[in-house]
Amino acid sequence: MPGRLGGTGCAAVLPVRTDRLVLRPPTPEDVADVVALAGDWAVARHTGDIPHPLTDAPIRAWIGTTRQTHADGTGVSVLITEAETGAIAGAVTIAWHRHWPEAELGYWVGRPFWGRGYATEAVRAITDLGFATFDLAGVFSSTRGDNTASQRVLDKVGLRPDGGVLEVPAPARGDTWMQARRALTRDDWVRLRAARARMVLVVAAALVDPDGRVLLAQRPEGKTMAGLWEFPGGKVATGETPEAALIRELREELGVDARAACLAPLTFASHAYADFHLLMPLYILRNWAGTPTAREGQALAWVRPARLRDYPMPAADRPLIPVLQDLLGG
Ligand SMILES: Nc1nc2c([nH]c(=O)n2[C@H]2C[C@H](O)[C@@H](COP(=O)(O)OP(=O)(O)OP(=O)(O)O)O2)c(=O)[nH]1
Repeated sequence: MPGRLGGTGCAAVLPVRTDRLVLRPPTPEDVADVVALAGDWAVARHTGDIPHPLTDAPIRAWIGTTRQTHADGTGVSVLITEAETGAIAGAVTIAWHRHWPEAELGYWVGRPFWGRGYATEAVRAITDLGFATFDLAGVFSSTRGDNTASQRVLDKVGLRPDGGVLEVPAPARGDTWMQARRALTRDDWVRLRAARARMVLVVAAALVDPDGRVLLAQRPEGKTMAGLWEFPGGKVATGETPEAALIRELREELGVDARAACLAPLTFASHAYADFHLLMPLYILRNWAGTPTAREGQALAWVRPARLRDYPMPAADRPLIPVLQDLLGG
């Protein structure tokens, strides 16, 4: 019988915290915010159970059901909120039946929060919770054929079409939808989790100019994390020391020559990405030969420490910012 945490139900595991999100149970105070987001037809049209137009009553009812589900230990149904602002961005649900070995996932994200990867972050966390904490044999979900953004979320979390077709009741539309089923088995989840634990060693430098500004480089199109601003550097090759790798990368990427003696270790990033664990020492470099020039199509920016947060960075880099600000001041 999946889903039982002793006699405590599911409330004991909440809230769930991720890099950028807090997944927490909804409360009656959330009704207006949820109605504003889920009442948007662009959101509701992809779901079979959000009525449109949306009023407070169904959301109040959902909050009540959620309490019961958590008390029964038959699922987790939570709001996706931003850790930094507390703003509600959407909702994610994982539900199982006492006698089913698999659980069903559902989620929506409000329009102002699209394009930030919140759905993937939330669905992955809830999937991990399902497998790690509850005795699930698998999770499954389905999305409408025209909802490609949602299909990408399931792809990233590892749910693949398994040939099944689900007859999905859509009570709010007075209809039933036939949708392709995507699923992830426990064995595949264990394999994915192992891949995520693979350690990748990357080395990077904060080049600091005489004005105390830091050089950031924008990852070009075609690379992973394209568009995000990072510290110049790259992967350490087999047999290379971090310092040799950094000197090589700075020459290749920026055309500057640095000496190992000028590389001062500052701090490091240790971050769990979806498919690897990044370990990245960060060095400070104040002296080099040559003028940094974009050699690989990347944009470059000299940024005052106080403005570093204005530049969207890979998740791993965010904890590095206060360390640089402490060292360099505003
Ligand atoms: N250089 C650098 N890489 C970073 C930073 N933060 C961060 O998460 N990374 C990640 C992005 C990449 O996954 C990896 C660096 O890989 P890379 O730059 O040598 O090689 P790449 O773009 O070809 O890597 P990839 O797209 O194939 O993953 O480390 C950072 O501040 N600087």
